[in-house]
Amino acid sequence: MSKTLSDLGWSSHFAAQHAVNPTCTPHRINAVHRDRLIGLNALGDTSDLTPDRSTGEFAVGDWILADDQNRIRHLLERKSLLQRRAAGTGAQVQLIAANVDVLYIVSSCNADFNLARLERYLALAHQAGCYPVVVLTKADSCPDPENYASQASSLVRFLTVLTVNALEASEIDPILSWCPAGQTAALVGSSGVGKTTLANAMTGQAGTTAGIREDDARGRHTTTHRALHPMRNGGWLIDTPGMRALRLMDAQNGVDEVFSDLLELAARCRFSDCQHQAEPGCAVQEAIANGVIEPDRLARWHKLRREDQRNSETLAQSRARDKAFGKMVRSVMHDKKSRSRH
Ligand SMILES: Nc1nc2c(ncn2[C@@H]2O[C@H](COP(=O)(O)OP(=O)(O)OP(=O)(O)O)[C@@H](O)[C@H]2O)c(=O)[nH]1
Ligand SMILES: [Zn+2]
Repeated sequence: MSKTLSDLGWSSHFAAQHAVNPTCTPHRINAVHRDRLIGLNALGDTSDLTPDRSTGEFAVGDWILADDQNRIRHLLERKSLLQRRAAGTGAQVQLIAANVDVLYIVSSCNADFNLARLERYLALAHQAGCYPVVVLTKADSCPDPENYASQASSLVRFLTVLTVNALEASEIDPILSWCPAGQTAALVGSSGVGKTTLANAMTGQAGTTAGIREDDARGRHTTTHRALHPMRNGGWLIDTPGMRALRLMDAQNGVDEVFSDLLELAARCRFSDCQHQAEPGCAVQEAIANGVIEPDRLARWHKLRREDQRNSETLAQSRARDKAFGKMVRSVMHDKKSRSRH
C-alpha cells in the first residue's frame, strides 16, 4: 500500500521543522529499544535508527529526521506528549507517547464509572495536549446508558461523550470518526473496561496489543512491541504498555482546565488565597449554597490538586535529595583526601 507522510500523521507543524533540514528524511518512531529505535517512513517501510542521544529521550509517535545512514539528526518538536513517573524508581520521568491527537478515555456503564477518575484522565489529556473523547462501553448491559453519558458530559463544557456496545462492529465507526485519517489516537482506562475489545475493532485486527515476533540481526527470535497500529479509517492507534498505568504528574494546568468553572468562581472570592472552606466572601461556597455547584465537585477538585501536588512535589524533593546526596558524597571524598594527606 503506498503511503504519504500525511497518512502517517505528518503536518505543517513538522514540515516547517523539516524545511530547515531538507536533506534529512522524516521517520515516525514505532518502537523504542534500549539501544536503537524503529521508525516508519513515508513508504510504510520500517528501519532501524541509530539514536544521537539516550533512547529514553524518544517516545513512540515521535517524528525524527535521519541522515542517509539512518542516524538520527533531529528530534522534531512535539504537538503533544504523554509521560509518567517510571515505576519504582522514584522520580524518573518516562515518555509514553508523543504526537497523540485524540485520547480516548474509556470507562463503562457500570461500577467502573467514576467522575473523579474521568476528571483525572481529562486533566491528563489537557496537560499532554490531546483532545479527549470519553467512550462509555457496555451500554448494552445497562438499562440507562444516557444517565451515565449526561453525568460525564456535565464535567467539562463541550465534552465529547459516546456510549457504545464495543462488541457490536457497527458502533465503532462513530468512535473512529473522532480520529480521522492521518491522526493519532490512544486509549486509556481501567482494567476490564474494554480497551482491548475497542482496539481490535478499531484496527480490524485481533492481537493489536500483542508483541510481534521477528528475527533480529543474529537470526534469533525476539518479540518486538510495535506501537503504531493502522486503524480501519486511516488513523493510527498508539498502544504502549506504559499507557495502562498513567498517573497525574505536574498537571496543574490540566487540572485547572478541567475545573475552569471553579477557577472562574474562585477569582471572585474576597481573599486571593481563599481555600474555599469557610472563609467569608467565598464565591465558590456561595455557588454551592445556591445549588450551582455540587459540593462533591469541589471536594474532587481539592483532592486532585493535592494528588498532583504530592506527585510533583516528590519529584522536586527527590531532585533535592539527589543533589544533597551528591554534596554528601563530595564532602566524604574531600574528607578522605584530606585525611590521606596527613
Ligand atoms: N457486553 C459488553 N461487553 C463488553 C463491552 N466491551 C468489552 N466487553 C467485555 O468486557 C471484558 C473486558 O474487555 P477487555 O477489552 O479485555 O478490557 P480491557 O480494558 O482491555 O482490560 P485490560 O486488558 O485488563 O486492561 C471482555 O469480556 C469483553 O468482551 C461492551 O461494550 N459490552
Ligand atoms: Zn473561595
